Amino acid sequence: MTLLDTITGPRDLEHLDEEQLQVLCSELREVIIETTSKVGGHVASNLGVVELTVALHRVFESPADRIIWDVGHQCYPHKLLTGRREQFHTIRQSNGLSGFPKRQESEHDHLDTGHSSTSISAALGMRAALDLKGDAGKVIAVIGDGSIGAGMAFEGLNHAGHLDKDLIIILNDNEMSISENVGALSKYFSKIITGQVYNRFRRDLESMLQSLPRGERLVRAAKRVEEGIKGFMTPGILFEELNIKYFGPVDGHDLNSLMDFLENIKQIDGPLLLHVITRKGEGYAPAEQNPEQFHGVGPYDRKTGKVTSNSSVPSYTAVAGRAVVELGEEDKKVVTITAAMPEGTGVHHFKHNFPDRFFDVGIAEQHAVTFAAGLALQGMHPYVFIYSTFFQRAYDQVIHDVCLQNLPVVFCIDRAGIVGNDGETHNGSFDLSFLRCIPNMKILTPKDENELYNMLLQARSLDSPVTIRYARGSGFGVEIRREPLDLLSWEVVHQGKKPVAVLATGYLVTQAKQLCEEKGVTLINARCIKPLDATLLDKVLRENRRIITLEENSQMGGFGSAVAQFLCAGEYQARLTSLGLPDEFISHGDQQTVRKRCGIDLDSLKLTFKELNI
Ligand SMILES: Cc1ncc(C[n+]2csc(CCOP(=O)(O)OP(=O)(O)O)c2C)c(N)n1
Ligand SMILES: CC(=O)[C@@H](O)[C@H](O)COP(=O)(O)O
Ligand SMILES: [Mg+2]
Repeated sequence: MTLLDTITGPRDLEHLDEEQLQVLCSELREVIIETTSKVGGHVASNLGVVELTVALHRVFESPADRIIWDVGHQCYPHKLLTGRREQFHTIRQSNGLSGFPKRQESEHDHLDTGHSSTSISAALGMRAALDLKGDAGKVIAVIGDGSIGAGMAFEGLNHAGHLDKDLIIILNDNEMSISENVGALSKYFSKIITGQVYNRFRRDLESMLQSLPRGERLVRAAKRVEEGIKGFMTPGILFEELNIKYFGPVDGHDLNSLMDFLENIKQIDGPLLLHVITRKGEGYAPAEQNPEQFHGVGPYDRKTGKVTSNSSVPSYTAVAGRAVVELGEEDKKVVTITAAMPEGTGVHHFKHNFPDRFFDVGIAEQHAVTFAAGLALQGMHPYVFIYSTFFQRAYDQVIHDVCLQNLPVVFCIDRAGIVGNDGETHNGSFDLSFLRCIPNMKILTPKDENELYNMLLQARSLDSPVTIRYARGSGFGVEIRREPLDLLSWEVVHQGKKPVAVLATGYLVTQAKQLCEEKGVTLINARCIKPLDATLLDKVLRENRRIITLEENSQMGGFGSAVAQFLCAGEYQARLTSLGLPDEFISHGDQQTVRKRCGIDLDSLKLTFKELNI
């Protein structure tokens, strides 16, 4: 039995001496590596916060003190120390632990997260509520150097400085987002980290000033010198000026220093920020050497660090990345934008080929969209590469800054539909619903990777805002070749003999093909969700008694809703069955299992046919 096995909750840490705490850190790393090598997960960030998590749980009293993990992808050591050691092997799998903090899972999880930069606002809200209730518990937001650069984090800092309430912000600075961190703020942090010499100089100067005789003029003069030097050299002056006391930087792998710092800042009133320097992947060489790959990774061989399950079929992401590089070669006005996801969206290839026309704006989806609007207004052809779930952040910008002005911005929406193991915070369940209602927006859903490739190449020709949405993972292995595509019309994939038609969207078209052929059912590739192909839809509704719509989007307001609206507005006899995602937040598991659970896999379609006697 290991020491970690004996930890039933954070209070058990109180009895451990320094040496035992160090052993505990090693054991935490061992369990994280052993488990994630089998089931995958967020490795590098978790290994980086082992000491920080132990120190926080040793010094503070969770759950009375609330620790809020920003994004939450670094919560594995926290889970292991808060009574979830036994279930840890189930992490991110169906019916298992979530990979993110979940209030339903534990009293030590105070905020469900997954999207970045929410911790300061939520923590400040909790602080305000606790003060109103007379609860003296501490509130601690732990936020990374990538996440603190987002607009929302700045809004939280701005308000925290104004409210002047007791709030502890731990800045976990590993000098990385998923990829290399970008932005002026991250450069500022680097200056602080490398500015230790200046800090010593400042300390020396301060003690010298204090030791001078205390004549009034001299004190005033000394104060002026001190202020001047402070503005120039005090690390964290940015935060200080916002009325947030700055402490650090401190080595986040030096457990004793960390605990000392935390003990001290615990006593201090008002909003404060402790700058902790950590290293992604600490303690596991492959993750230290390749933190980007080990940010989020599938199962891997723990000896070599090699990922074990690499599909040979290209992913939609890879095909989209290839297409936009070809576009970039052909048209110098093509520019690409990503909000901190260059690798995840495949647009990093464009970055390498055309660095001047590539923009990683950091975790700033709202800015990304309005920035694209600005580029379009000056005649560029912007392609915004973004995950469906993070696109949600930029809704007003899509409406107000792009669609209202009918700007030709192409949104390449990756991870649309079920993403699998990340679960409810990351599924792209809603984009069809929230985009359909925006005037001027056109929405395309490719049936396979070749259609995606051609849609991406041709989307510019629509000269309006266009969204192309595609799924996470591999395509079907079809040949990629250029072909003309009528983007706004649907395709009859199979003409059946029965008076039944399946109107399918995205990869579900290709998935349903063989079954529809076997059943003698008509299959339509509804490749354009907005506008609907009214001519073909009208014909299909007249010719068939039963229509089945298929989509990997919420049934609420998605493609099925669009067809239902059309059906009700006309004189049709056809009956409609809509298969799509249920009206709930869909929890984690591997993609196929989750799709089955949601009733949108092939077996679910077979079952629907059976129930309808088809
Ligand atoms: C709104 C939003 N955009 C993008 C992401 C994807 N994402 C997850 S973690 C991460 C990097 C965060 O960097 P940092 O806060 O420094 O944490 P680290 O991974 O370095 O521990 C990004 C971009 C997200 N979770 N939420
Ligand atoms: C925590 C987070 O938001 C990302 O790390 C996300 O988990 C990446 O997902 P993919 O693995 O689909 O790129
Ligand atoms: Mg970071």
